[in-house]
Amino acid sequence: MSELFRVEGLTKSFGGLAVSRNISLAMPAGERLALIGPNGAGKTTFVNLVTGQIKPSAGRVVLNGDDVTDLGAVRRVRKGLVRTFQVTRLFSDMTPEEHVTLTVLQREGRASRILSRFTGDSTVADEVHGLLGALGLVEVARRKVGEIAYGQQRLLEIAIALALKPKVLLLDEPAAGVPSSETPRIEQALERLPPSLAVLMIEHDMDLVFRFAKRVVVLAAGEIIFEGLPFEVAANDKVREAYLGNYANARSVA
Ligand SMILES: Nc1ncnc2c1ncn2[C@@H]1O[C@H](COP(=O)(O)OP(=O)(O)OP(=O)(O)O)[C@@H](O)[C@H]1O
Repeated sequence: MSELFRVEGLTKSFGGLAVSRNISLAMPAGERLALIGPNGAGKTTFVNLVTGQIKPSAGRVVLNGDDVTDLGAVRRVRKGLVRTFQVTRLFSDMTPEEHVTLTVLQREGRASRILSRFTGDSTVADEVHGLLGALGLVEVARRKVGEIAYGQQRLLEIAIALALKPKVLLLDEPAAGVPSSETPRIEQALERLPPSLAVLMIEHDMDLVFRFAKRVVVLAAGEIIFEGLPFEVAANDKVREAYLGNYANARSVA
C-alpha cells in the first residue's frame, strides 16, 4: 500500500539528554506497527512529537503528503493524527455515551450546544452507538465511567479516538494497568479496528505485540535499533542487548 504517514529525522533533547535521535519511519494505510523498547527509550516522547504535544528540535512529520510539523496538536487531530494516552484521561462522573457523544459533536464543531440539543439527533446517536458497540461497551454506555472496569475505560479511550475519525492512530500502552482477565477484550478490540487505519501501538506486553503487529520497531536510547517482522525481533542481538541492560528477564523480548 502507498505511504500515508512519515517522520523524517525526528530529533529532540531534554537538557543534555537526547531522547529522540534522528528517527525516520513511514507507515502505509492499514499498517499494524508495534513500537517497543526498554523503559525510558523515548517511545512516549516519539508519540508526543508526532502528535504535536511537544516540538522537535529537528525533523519533519508528514501526513498524506502535507508537512504538519508546525501545526499544533488540535490541528493535527483534525487532519487525522490521533492518539490515546498511557494513563486514562476520562471524567469519572460522565458516562461512556456522553464521552463519545461530546467527541463526535466536537469533531463536527457542535460541542458548544453540548448535550441538551443532541438527544434528537439520530445521526449522532447512531454513530455513538456504533462506536460503543465496536468496542463492546454498549452494556455500560450509560454507567458512570468511575464505576466501569479499567479495561472498559481503556476501550472507551479507543472509542473516543475513533470518534475523531483518525487516519493514523497512536496507542500508548493500551493494555497498561489492565488486569490479565480483561486483556482478551482489548486484544479483540484491536483486531477489529478499521482495516484502512494505520495503527502504531506502544506496548510492553509482548504477547499482545506479537498477536497485533505485522511489523515491529525497537527504540533504545532514542534511536531505532531494529525494524522488521515480529518473529525476527527476539533473535536480534542489538535488541537483546538493549533489553538485557534493563530487564533481568530475557522473556521480555522472547
Ligand atoms: N518533559 C520532559 N523533560 C525532561 N525529560 C523528559 C521529559 N519527558 C521525557 N523525559 C525523559 O526522556 C526519556 C524518555 O522518556 P519516554 O517517556 O519517552 O520513554 P518511554 O520509552 O516511553 O518509557 P516507558 O516505557 O517507561 O513509558 C526518559 O529518560 C524521560 O525521563
